[in-house]
Amino acid sequence: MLHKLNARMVDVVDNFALVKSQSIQSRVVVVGYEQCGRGGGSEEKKQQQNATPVSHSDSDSVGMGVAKSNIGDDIDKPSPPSAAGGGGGFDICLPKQPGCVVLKPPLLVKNRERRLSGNSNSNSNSKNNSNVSLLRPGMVLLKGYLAPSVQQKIVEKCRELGVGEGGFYQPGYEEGTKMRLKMMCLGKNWDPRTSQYGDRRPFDGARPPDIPPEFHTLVSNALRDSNAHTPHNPLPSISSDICIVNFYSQTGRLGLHQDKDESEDSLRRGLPVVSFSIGDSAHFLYGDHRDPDTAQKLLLESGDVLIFGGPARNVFHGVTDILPTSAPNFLLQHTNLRPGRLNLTFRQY
Ligand SMILES: O=C(O)CCC(=O)C(=O)O
Ligand SMILES: [Fe+2]
Repeated sequence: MLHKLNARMVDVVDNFALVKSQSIQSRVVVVGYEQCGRGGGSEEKKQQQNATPVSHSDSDSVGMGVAKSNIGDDIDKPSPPSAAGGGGGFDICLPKQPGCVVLKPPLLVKNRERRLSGNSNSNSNSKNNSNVSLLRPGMVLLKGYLAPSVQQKIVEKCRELGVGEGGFYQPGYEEGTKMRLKMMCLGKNWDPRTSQYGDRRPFDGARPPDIPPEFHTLVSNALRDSNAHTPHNPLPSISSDICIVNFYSQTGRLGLHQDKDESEDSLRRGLPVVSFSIGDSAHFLYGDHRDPDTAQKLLLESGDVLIFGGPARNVFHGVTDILPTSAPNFLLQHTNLRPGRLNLTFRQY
């Protein structure tokens, strides 16, 4: 599988200066034929449990358990269940080839990347307000908010955590269907089989890694900048204690669901979910019902931050498809991120 550029060509140059910044929840899903999700104890989950599991294509049908690192381009191949606790995980980046040619991107290319990523030379998370859209009350899109250097650091940190204890694995539901993504929980574990949060993963006993402190800063800055755009209806700030990290291969998806496994208090107060998108772009659906036909569609690109809280906290949402080879070159060059999309959702239990 090839990236837009040869991702193995590493470049040593340059810091793309810049902006930085930074979002979570639970689910239950249906996009088209697929039924699965994150968020349960709910009516939707009950419906889901009663549903006949849908069989996926070979590449999407995966065993529960911890995948091994570097298992190849088809990340959705079955992987054996892991032994309790130790290591395993899944490497979201491809191995760099020793001795490969190091390319310095021409200035024109670098400038184009900067423009496309909405980069500036500021160290603030905030960007100008023209990149902020209120999609509906309580739902805000910060377009191109995460600076390239910040995206790079997030990938590197998720990669490091993802191959260790509590790292990426292929989750599945109680009734046997598998989620079409790799998942890693930070802070608390979300268990797709029970739709509950806990301190350890039931299947291998691993404790989720802590949320890195720099991620907390990104989340608060994103909420601050979002609220600056809607001063009359600010969303409450969160002290996130859960981050669900998803890695979608190019065939990944996530059905329509609500994030509703957080505490009653968190949901009642409309504490926002803050979501970071990195890597390949995705089509994202959102709406008032678990119905893809009436949902609205949004393109989420690398660096975008989506926030939904307050009156939008219970919005149904999901990912229909990943757009192949749409990740920005700078990211591939600097991180060797596999083809696919990384998404982090921050929430407060
Ligand atoms: O990947 C996304 O954009 C959404 C992820 C999501 O909804 C979830 O993790 O609950
Ligand atoms: Fe969600």
